[in-house]
Amino acid sequence: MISIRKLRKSYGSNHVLHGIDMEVKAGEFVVMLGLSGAGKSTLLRCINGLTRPDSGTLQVGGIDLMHKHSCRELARHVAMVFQHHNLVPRLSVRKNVLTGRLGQVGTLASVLQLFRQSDIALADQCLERVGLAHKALERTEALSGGQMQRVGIARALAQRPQLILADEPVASLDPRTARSVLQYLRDATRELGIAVVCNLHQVDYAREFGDRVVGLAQGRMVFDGRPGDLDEAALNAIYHSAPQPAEAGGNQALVQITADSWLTGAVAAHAGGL
Ligand SMILES: Nc1ncnc2c1ncn2[C@@H]1O[C@H](COP(=O)(O)OP(=O)(O)OP(=O)(O)O)[C@@H](O)[C@H]1O
Repeated sequence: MISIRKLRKSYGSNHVLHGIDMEVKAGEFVVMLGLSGAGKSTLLRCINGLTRPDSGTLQVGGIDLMHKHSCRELARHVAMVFQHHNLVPRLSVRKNVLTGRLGQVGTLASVLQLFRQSDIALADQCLERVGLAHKALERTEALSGGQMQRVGIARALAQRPQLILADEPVASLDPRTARSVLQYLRDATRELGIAVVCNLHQVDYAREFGDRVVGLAQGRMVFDGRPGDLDEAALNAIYHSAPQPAEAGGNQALVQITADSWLTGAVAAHAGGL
């Protein structure tokens, strides 16, 4: 589904991604962990075509993102779930879900918001999947934060994507609601074969929901394994790494572990999912 080799991205002199290699298969739930600024969102933005990498190779659903490609074609494969849902509050829940179909209807229909009956049925099915069919006609602004995030997932599902990229989708939710949102995403991998790449700051959710966990530290992949392999050494590598020289090679980053007590506390906090 995703094939990435030696991917690099800088913003001016800020080298953010230093040669990322990553493969994601259909139906896989991949959780991406890393400190703030590690490059997780930048990597997601490269994968959804919003940011152009400087070099390397990047293919999503067979589309080569390093060369000219159609955004509409990419939108058929890739959907996003955002931390703050990006819904239109005054629209009904169903209309928000239908915006997931906009990339797949003609320009005029899209401007006039004319949807086929089949799209409306699909939107309702997607709402059903996240337990919100009964809210279809309500104004979105009347929903709770957790419900809005579920609408965001329904909108992503309405795109009928092969891949969902979720950027901290549960950052502002209580633990119970957060788990239910992650469960809906995991159901999408199990039942629909959709691949999910999900940025999180909670290690316990990564352990609970991920099929696989990748850890980024200062733009390098320092861990790629099963949640069960996420031991103290792995957490140190992800949350505890010292700055690397810009030209150190790809994913073989050497992790320097310091005895700094603040960082030890940070690792403990992450391990506890705080
Ligand atoms: N559009 C941009 N222009 C310039 N610099 C950027 C831009 N986007 C991100 N950066 C820089 O890239 C680095 C990585 O940021 P990124 O948002 O990818 O990190 P992150 O791991 O997702 O962090 P967080 O967990 O806080 O969201 C940071 O130094 C950030 O300032």
